[in-house]
Order: sequence, then structure tokens, then C-alpha cells
Amino acid sequence: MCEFPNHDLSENEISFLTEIPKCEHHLHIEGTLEPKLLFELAEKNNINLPLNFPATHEELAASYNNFSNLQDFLDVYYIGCNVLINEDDFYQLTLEYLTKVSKQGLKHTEIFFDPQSHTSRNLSIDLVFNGIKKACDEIFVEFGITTKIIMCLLRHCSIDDCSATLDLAEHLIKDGKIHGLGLDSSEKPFPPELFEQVYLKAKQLNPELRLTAHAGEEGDSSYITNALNKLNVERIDHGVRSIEDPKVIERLANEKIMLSVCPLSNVVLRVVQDVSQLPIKKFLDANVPFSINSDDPAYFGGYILDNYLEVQRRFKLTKKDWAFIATNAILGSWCDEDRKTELLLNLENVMNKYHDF
Ligand SMILES: Nc1ncnc2[nH]cnc12
Ligand SMILES: [Zn+2]
Repeated sequence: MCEFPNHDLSENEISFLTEIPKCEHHLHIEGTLEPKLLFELAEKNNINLPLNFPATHEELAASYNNFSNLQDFLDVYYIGCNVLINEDDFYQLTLEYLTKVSKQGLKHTEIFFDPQSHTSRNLSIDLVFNGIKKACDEIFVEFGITTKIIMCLLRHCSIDDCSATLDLAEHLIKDGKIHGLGLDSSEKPFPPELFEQVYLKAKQLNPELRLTAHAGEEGDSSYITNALNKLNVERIDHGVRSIEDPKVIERLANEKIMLSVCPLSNVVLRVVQDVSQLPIKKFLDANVPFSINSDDPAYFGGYILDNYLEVQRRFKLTKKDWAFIATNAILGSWCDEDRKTELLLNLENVMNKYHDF
């Protein structure tokens, strides 16, 4: 007998979850690099993969079942980053992601990129940014999907390196092309407070810059509190370990701080054994706003819709629960108010179209 609840989904649930307008807030563009494209780009760009690297894209995909924690995954993820060389590589990567999710009801997405993974290899930040942006602009014209681009600092790098990376990005931050700042990579032992001065400096470059940080994925709930108190972030990426502290939960609900939760990622990286162990129902009961996201979909076995469907398989949520999730995902987005109004209207139409399940 199955240890965890796993309900079959009805046609009604699948159509509803496909159509419901989705906003993604936690998506590393480098994490959309599918094994096949990784090998194609390695060959095109004459990149030698490590000797112990799987020999085929099928073997590489199979190896993704064996991550035992975040660091294990990051070691492979950074090897993948090395095959991205030209502006066109970043364009192709981003276009493939956006084309896929255009069929999954995605309406708005906020895309992370890791400048240091590329500037450390002497690529210019403009080359990386321009490749991503070109795909975003084309997809907006074709499908009406809106996007924002967020740069993340790698917390395993030195503070000086992070600060120098802000200098490289200064023109993109000042003119609002880079819309937000995030913090990713190995969470422990690099707590948020180490980056206080760097976040201050970024906000001084442009007071409109939006702020977020990964916290409470592997780190305990003090990482969430310190990201809020020391970095002044407006939302928290992951944040599932907030459930260990009722005071943090109360604060997230009262201050309407959204968590960008990544269910399939949490299973593959062994934060939980199974999606049913995530505190989804507890967040709903406590009125904690959260969105559902794919994190690094090429590595974690699914894009945004797969994450929505897996949550439904495990929790059997009601239409009202989904309205709460989708509304908060829209309200927690960093798009303009007109776009939010448009998406809320779209959500209302979808809610009216489907009967309860
Ligand atoms: N889930 C994750 N946590 C931290 N850093 C990341 N970089 C890419 N994916 C990440
Ligand atoms: Zn992430």
C-alpha cells in the first residue's frame, strides 16, 4: 500500500489547473537547461565536460534521481552553466522555457539568473541579460506572457565578489531592466545577515529595486527572520521551514509576505520525502500567502503545471483553496497594477467556468 496519499485527478481538475492563470516567482533560468540542450551546447561551444560526467543526455537525466541534498544538485547545476557561452545560448534557453510554459497557463513569470556563474567565466553581464530579454520580448508579443528579470547573488561567493557583481550590473539596475535582487546557492552555512551591506548597496543604486532571498529551504526559520529583518526582502524563496516557528507563520500572514514554494524541488533535494509532507494545508489554514513554482524544472522532473498537479494529487484541495493560491500569486507578483487587474479578471472567469471538485 502507498505510504502517502496520491489521488487520481479528474478531467475537471486537470483542465481547471491547466487553465487557471499562473504566475511563477521562483525559476532559475539556468535550471531550465534540459540534458539534451546541455549536450548540444557543449558540443557546439567545444566545452569539455568532466571525465566522470554521464556520457549521454539519457544517463544524465537518470542521474538526477540521486541528489541527496541541495549541494549535490548545485555541483551538477554549475557544470551545466558552463556550456552557456553566447547570447544566443541564453536566448534559446529562455525561449524553450517560455514556449513550454505558454501551454501550461503561465501568464507572468519572474526569472532568476546568476550573473556570477557567467561573469566568472569572462562572459559579460550584458550578453547574458540581452539573450534572456530578447526571448522574453518575443514571447510577450507571441503569447502575452509578461516577465520580470531578477539577478541572484551566489551566497557561497565572497561579499567582495557579490559587491563587484552589483557594480557590473549597475547600469541594468539603475534603469530598472533588472527588476529585483535575490540570493541563492548553498544556503548553509551562509545566512542572510552576511549580505546586509550588499543588499543596502543594491537598494541605493535604485530604491525601486525589489528584494527577495532564498531562505528556509535547508536553513531553519531564523534564516527567514534574518532575511526579513536584515535584508528587508519583500518575499521569501522556499520558506517551507517557516512552519517550525508559529511566530514566523503569524508574521508571514499578518504582513502578507509571500513564500515562493517549489514542491517537486523539495522532494528531489530531500527537504521532504514527499509533496504530501509539505505544509500546504497549514499555510492555507494560517492565511500565509504562497505561490507554487518549479525552481529548476529541467532537474526536478516538472515545470509549473506539473507542480500544480502534484500538489492536487497529494492534497485534494478545493476550488476555493486554488482561488486563494492563484489570487496571492497574482497579488504577490512584481508586475504593474493593470496587469494584476487583468489576471484577477482572468482568474474569476476560470473560477466561474469550472464546477467544484
Ligand atoms: N533550489 C535552489 N536553492 C538555492 N540555490 C539555487 N540555485 C538554483 N536552484 C537553487
Ligand atoms: Zn531556487
